[in-house]
Amino acid sequence: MNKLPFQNSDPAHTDFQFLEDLSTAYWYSEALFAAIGLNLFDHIENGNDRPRSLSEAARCREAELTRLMRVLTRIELVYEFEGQWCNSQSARTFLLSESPDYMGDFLLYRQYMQPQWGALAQRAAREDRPIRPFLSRDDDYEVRNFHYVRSTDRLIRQKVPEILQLVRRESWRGPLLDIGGGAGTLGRALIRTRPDESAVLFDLPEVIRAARKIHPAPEDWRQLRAVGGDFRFHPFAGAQFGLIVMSNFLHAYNPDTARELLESALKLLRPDGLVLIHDYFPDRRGRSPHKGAFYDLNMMINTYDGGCRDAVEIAEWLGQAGMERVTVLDLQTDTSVILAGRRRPAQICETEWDDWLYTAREIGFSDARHIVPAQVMTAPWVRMKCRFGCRGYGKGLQCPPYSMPHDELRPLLESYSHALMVQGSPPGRDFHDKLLELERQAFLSEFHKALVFGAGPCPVCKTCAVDEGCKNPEKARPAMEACGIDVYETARNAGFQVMPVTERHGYVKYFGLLLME
Ligand SMILES: C[S@@+](CC[C@H](N)C(=O)[O-])C[C@H]1O[C@@H](n2cnc3c(N)ncnc32)[C@H](O)[C@@H]1O
Repeated sequence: MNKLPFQNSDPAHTDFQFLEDLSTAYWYSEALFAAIGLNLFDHIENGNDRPRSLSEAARCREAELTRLMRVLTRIELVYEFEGQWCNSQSARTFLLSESPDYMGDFLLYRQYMQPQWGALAQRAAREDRPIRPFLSRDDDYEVRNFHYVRSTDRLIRQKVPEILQLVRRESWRGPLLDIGGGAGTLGRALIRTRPDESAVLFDLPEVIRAARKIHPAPEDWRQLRAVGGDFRFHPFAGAQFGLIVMSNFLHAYNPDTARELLESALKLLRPDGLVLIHDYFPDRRGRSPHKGAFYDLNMMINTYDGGCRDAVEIAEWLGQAGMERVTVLDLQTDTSVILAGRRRPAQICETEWDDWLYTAREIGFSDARHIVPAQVMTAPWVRMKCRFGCRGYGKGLQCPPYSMPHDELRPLLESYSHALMVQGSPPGRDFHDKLLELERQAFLSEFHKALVFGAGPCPVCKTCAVDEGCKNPEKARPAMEACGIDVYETARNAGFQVMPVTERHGYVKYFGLLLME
């Protein structure tokens, strides 16, 4: 089983992400409780499986509900297929009120106990040690603001080394503008890599006051000038910057305002300048693949109308504003960085393989992994399972005995240096078409040797013209197993979870392989 992020404890942990994941573990419970409380699984099962009908049936606000549904999709309690949601196997078994194994009321009982958990510290403390909440709504705004700025600073400090690593490859010059820079830690770290350049830390006046308290040393402000104001209205009087940073800034706003703010920032960028956006993006699947969607809910709950945008959406805005080069990079923690400039890079970036994982997802595969052909396991017994056990044996030119045996496949595999293994689900023809699309995109991206292997008998023709020869060679592709690939072992090598399907309506996973060079 895949572990939830907060279960990844390891005594050798040296980064903070495990603790951050632990601290937000309650987000998971709350999303589950909300979904059960709103009877979403029942409504979906009853055919209210699109945003409009589900929100009507559950008497919810459509936009907000859709954001909750995105979280439920990410944690795989529901699936989305062509704009419709459907319940996962576990939701169907345990969360439908008519199911004999229904556990929703038990789970809501857990929710009922939750306030007592909130008082855990009081329970453990002696009476002479009253527990004051970390912050209370009665605290003065200045005090709350200080805590807010300090806490955002604690987090970004941990991320700065990795962000610096990513930006190291870029050739940028100052001056730098850190919009909504908080205590200035990211902007400060970046400008220190350019000792002769200067930076502006721009944030609300009260945040700048807090920043000065957090960083009282004059040395911390040597290259950094703090300017207090509201970015929506501040006149920058013709100033131009070589690097503009927006870290955890755009998510405080609704999409229209976020786009306007981004466009205003781009007007301050020199023609050769670079933009760095660091944020939680729901469509990214880095180390914490659920976090972007959850963080978006966090913004929905805790701000007026803020929300996290997908990285592809922001990349599109950047593209439309004339930024020709947009790169998205996932950090080792739960956020990602978008780097954008007006000029295309001279060479393909190192993250090319990551980009292919996202391309595979855009095509519609549920998951994808980059592997090397040595991880593809072949064995003579595989085709024997086709010979003894498959009704399709001998009925298709892409299947045994016509397909290539494993000892012919091996040298073919070795003539490639990379492969992408993709996971999808039935219907088989659909899966096959997606594989062909993946192969086509790889070919058009100058991987001229791109070749895919599918899952199960070739589905292109209803009946294969075994005696006459293939009628659709441009579309026909063999299955991995038909050529002697041990799909279970290879998928496990790639990091997928694979188990035999034991129930008639069990969730079926298909795997495909794209060889690339
Ligand atoms: C979540 S904090 C991020 C701080 C820092 N950039 C980081 O990544 O840790 C967002 C910051 O944006 C600032 N901010 C939001 N809207 C702003 C605006 N219109 N003008 C100036 N600052 C703004 C907030 O005051 C806050 O300090």
